[in-house]
Amino acid sequence: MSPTTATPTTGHAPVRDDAPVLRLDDLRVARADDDHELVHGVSLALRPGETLGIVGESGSGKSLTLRAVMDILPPTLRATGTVERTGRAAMIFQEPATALNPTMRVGDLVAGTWRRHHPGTSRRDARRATVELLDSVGIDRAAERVRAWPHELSGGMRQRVVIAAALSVDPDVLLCDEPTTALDVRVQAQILDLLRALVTERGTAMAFVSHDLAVVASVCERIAVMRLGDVVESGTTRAVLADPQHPYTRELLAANLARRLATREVEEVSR
Ligand SMILES: Nc1ncnc2c1ncn2[C@@H]1O[C@H](COP(=O)(O)OP(=O)(O)OP(=O)(O)O)[C@@H](O)[C@H]1O
Repeated sequence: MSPTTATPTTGHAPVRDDAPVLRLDDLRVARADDDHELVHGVSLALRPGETLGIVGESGSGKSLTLRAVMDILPPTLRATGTVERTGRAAMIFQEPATALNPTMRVGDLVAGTWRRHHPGTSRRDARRATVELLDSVGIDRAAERVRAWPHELSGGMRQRVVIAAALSVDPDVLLCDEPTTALDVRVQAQILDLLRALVTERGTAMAFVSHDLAVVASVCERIAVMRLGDVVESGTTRAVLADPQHPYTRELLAANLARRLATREVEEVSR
């Protein structure tokens, strides 16, 4: 796309049941100063309730793609192409410790987000909604925990709070950027279970970014493989895993298998 193309058109198309809640058409991200392109024309569509995993090694352009969708690219970068969203989007980042304001009690944080998206409601309504949201993401004793500070919670609990804050906007599409990478394997599995349950129960669409093919495959029905700013392969998770077409996808699969085998060996040795 030529550098003169306008900024992405973020439109609100009429909502149809099967219409995509998110559609990217030839999305490109480039450095503003020298037009060096980092994402080279991503096109994809996400319908209500669909889950799409975007997988690729570090630097392949996954985060920039999600940031362009949310319109939160750094000012030194600019996006061109089409980003069309028909509903609300919320994003969950990798590191729950930095996503939460350390000077705010977790309940105030979730309540603040909820009230911004439910204007004209009372503090009492916000408090009630906050307890329900914290409860729905598996935080027990939610009515007490609203008064906790982020540092008083474990990494997994903090990520649950971040997810509750994201859900407070009642999103049609949830954008997850390596949401479990900072967590240990056991907690990672719990958060993946939670995300799976939430998208199933709420019918929320989800784009889930990870460098880990196995993680993406465990939550998403479709996969797009990114490499050096390009989507090199996409399809149903089953098809991509069973019959990868691109050499890079095969490399990712092999690396994943090797890592899993190595981990199992380590686990077996330590038993
Ligand atoms: N603010 C920026 N200015 C210039 N280049 C950037 C900027 N942010 C990211 N990049 C570059 O853009 C490319 C894609 O980055 P991106 O963060 O999207 O990768 P990623 O696939 O999400 O990997 P990671 O998981 O490591 O973030 C990388 O080469 C990165 O160095």
